[in-house]
Amino acid sequence: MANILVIGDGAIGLMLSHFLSKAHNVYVFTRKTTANTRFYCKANQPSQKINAQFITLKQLNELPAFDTVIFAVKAFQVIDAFIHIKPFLSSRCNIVLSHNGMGNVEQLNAELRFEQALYFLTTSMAGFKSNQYIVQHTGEGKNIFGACNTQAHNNYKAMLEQFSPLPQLSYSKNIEQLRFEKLLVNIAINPLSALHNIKNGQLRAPQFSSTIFNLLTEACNIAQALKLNIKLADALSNAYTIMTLTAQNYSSMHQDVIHNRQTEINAICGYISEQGRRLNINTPINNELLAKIKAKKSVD
Ligand SMILES: NC(=O)C1=CN([C@@H]2O[C@H](COP(=O)(O)OP(=O)(O)OC[C@H]3O[C@@H](n4cnc5c(N)ncnc54)[C@H](OP(=O)(O)O)[C@@H]3O)[C@@H](O)[C@H]2O)C=CC1
Ligand SMILES: CC(C)(CO)C(=O)C(=O)O
Repeated sequence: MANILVIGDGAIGLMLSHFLSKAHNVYVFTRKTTANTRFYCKANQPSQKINAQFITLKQLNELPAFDTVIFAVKAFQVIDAFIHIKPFLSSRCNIVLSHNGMGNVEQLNAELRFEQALYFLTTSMAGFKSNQYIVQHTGEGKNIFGACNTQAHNNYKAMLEQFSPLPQLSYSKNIEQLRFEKLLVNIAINPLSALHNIKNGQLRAPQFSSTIFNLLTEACNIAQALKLNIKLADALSNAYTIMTLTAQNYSSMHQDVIHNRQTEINAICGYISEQGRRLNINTPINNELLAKIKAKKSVD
């Protein structure tokens, strides 16, 4: 039984806590003033109390050393959250990131001690919080994790065992490739659904096809320069499949824009723009959507 700390009591943090607490001691770090019990709800089944302890900064010092710390926050929240938690990490602690978009891995690796393993967990489980205390698990999905440093490569079997309560769990030897494939889906769906105020399925209309084609062509040019094995035809087919599977959903960026929250655009189209500048590859359509989404909210 491991001691696991989950940072963030959002939809993903609560779903991961629900499953992991079936086999481990799970603590969930919240920055809210109350640390009340939270609940997990799926379809028409009765809601279940999440068997984890909800803690605030004051309590971090009083707890036993954590074997694993999972950052279940948005891409732009990772570094700030890590800075707060770093003093409480033991020298052999496993660090796990789980978010949409790219970035953070290099920056975090530079901050870690030699024996601290860094992993990335991509999840296609879907959920949302119907209020501050309840997560609704709305979509089944895979949980795939991979190693982001040598220490993690060496210890992944132990992590596979530790994460075994997660649904549809597997380990990938090439997590960067998987992250990029997920990035391509988010590039095709998130900004356009937010700008046009539409559900994911409506993006299949012919009026969006040339923009989606151009967005993914630019992103695939970057993938090729990064020596990833990604084909444009696969990227397009995958994006349209996800649009169909999630046809009735509003993307996370749509919801962020509607609620006037900071979006993850910097980690999505922003990542392509940044790599384009660095690699001298033109990315005009990603640049344009980056600017348009940023213009929706000045603090991004
Ligand atoms: N929801 C989904 O279905 C899916 C989400 N994802 C991705 O997973 C990531 C997390 O998503 P989701 O759970 O929906 O996001 P949420 O915004 O619901 O959750 C993030 C949580 O992290 C908390 N948080 C942020 N910074 C800190 C900090 N420094 N210390 C403590 N808590 C902190 C926030 O707290 P506060 O409320 O106080 O701001 C919030 O509760 C995103 O990158 C998302 O794109 C991926 C697949 C599916
Ligand atoms: C897969 C997709 C597009 C589902 O809405 C998503 O990851 C998101 O909304 O961020």
